[in-house]
Amino acid sequence: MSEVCGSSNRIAGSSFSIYPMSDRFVEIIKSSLNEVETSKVWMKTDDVTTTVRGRMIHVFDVTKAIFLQAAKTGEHVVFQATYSIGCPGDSAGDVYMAEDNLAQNVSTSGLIDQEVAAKFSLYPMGGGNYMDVIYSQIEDMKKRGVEVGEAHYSTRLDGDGNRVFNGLEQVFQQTDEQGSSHTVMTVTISANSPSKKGGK
Ligand SMILES: Cc1ncc(C[n+]2csc(CCO)c2C)c(N)n1
Repeated sequence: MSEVCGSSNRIAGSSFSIYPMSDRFVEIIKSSLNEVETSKVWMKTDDVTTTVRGRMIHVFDVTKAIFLQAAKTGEHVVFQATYSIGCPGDSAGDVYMAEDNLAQNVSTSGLIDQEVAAKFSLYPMGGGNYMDVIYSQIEDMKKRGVEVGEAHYSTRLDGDGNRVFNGLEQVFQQTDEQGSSHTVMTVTISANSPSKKGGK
């Protein structure tokens, strides 16, 4: 068991949903899922969520690209995701671990200039000093060009959508590399909200 969990061949995954606050929600969800290059991840969409599984780099590349495509419509869109890495893998997903390290949607996503407001919670499991891991990741996030704010049960992030996603990917990757045997991270991101920042 620990051989599989501790190997460098660790499959990552995300279960995520996008919620466009628009009469056009079906079209926005379907077209953002279709417009993104997803051949390097295992992917399944149902009536509640979409699940992607594969190498961490591609899981973040694909989820970032789908959210930014939906946000690009200008509609108020919310993205909710649970990211996980650790046991167990499965043969259908493990096939995708042979993919290379070239993210397929970076250039398209990089062109999308989108301000976002977000919150995330990190759950490093099985690694020992979990509060130290969380606090050090929050400190590192402050160096990544994103505004970081305190909140109960989560940490608030404000800034450019690409920077927020890239920062979250680094949080997740570093937590994994620092020895957490199973890590979960929940993320909520909002774009184009008519509400004022912080609810004022
Ligand atoms: C990323 C993502 N995947 C699936 C759903 C669930 N969903 C709700 S409405 C709709 C379109 C009509 O079938 C779908 C697929 C979601 N919201 N976001």
